[in-house]
Amino acid sequence: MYTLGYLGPQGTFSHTAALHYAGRHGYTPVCCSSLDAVMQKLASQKLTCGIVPVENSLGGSVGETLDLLTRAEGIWVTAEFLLPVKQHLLARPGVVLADISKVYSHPQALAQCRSFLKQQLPNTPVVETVSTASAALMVAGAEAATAAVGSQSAAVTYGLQILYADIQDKADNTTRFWVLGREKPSFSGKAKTSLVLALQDSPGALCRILSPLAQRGINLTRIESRPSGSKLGEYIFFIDFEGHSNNREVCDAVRELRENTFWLKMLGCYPVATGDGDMPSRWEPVQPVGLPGLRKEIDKIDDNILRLLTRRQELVEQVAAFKSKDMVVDSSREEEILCRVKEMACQSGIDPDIVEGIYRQIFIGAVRRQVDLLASCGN
Ligand SMILES: O=C(O)C(=O)C[C@]1(C(=O)O)C=C[C@@H](O)C=C1
Repeated sequence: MYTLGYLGPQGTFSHTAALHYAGRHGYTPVCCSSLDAVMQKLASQKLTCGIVPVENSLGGSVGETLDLLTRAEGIWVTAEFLLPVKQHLLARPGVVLADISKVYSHPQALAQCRSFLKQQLPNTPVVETVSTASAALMVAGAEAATAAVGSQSAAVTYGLQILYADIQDKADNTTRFWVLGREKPSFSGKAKTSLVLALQDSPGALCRILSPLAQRGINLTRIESRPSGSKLGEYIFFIDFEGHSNNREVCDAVRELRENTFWLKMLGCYPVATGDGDMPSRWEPVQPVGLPGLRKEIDKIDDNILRLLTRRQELVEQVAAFKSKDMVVDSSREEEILCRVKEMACQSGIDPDIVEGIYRQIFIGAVRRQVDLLASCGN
């Protein structure tokens, strides 16, 4: 079994990223208690690979991931993965904004929602937690009226309601993940190389990092400094640039960087993410061998279909909150969906009537689920 470790518990954005990545590549996601545990299990061969958050477009770098990778031995970045992130304010059913005495969440999620928290909950204490999901878990079990900042799947997992949706400061909030493995990947196509280095403290030192890349026309996509941890004022730099580490120009640039720096560690060379992390719309090409190989690939696709159906059901459950018992069926919405998917089916060479049949069954299931949910809430 090929396994992919992620920072749990269920309902974290790392969990969402792991589900998407695992689905595409045929891995089984494995929940780990910390980022350190992901790396330790990977190093000791208890996992095939791991997926860890590196940076967010609003909150910046995930320092813990960078620090752990700086120290890790025999672990490489093998891929990057972009996940669009939507944050919501979650609370137990019945709780209103005015009741909330504390807000829990991971520091990154809190950073992503700074404007909302400042405007809507200016005097409410904020408590940092190890993950967005553990914040949701705490809120679900708390006596007092509290709230968590987290994902829709955390709301569903822990029985919370979404008080405010999409509270992140920017709509196009995205988290970049690194997939880690014990072996360097071999691939063709657009590549990115990542490394970390320490500078000798001397005039023009930073310039000596940038010029070997600039002189060769290599595009620097990220440069980030972190305290070295040994002395105040000493920093290490994380650098990402375009190009494959076995490309001549890149090799020469890295050699020159090594000469100009005190210490340099390659983190990995991996394919550039295409930015379609939200949905597995582009399936990996497969070269199955014989009947067993073909059936294995079909099994993988069935896993993906079920994951997507689960996700769809979670959303349908959320929709129930906006409905009363007598308005569960929305025929015009069903027709709109059918029209779109049948059109897509035609374009893909699939019989649209078969797709319609599948969707009609999905709607029956969705309506049944909403009716049950509304009955259990007494609506
Ligand atoms: O969009 C809604 O109102 C839903 O409840 C979701 C959904 C669906 O499964 O897509 C389910 C039942 C409705 O008849 C229409 C659509």
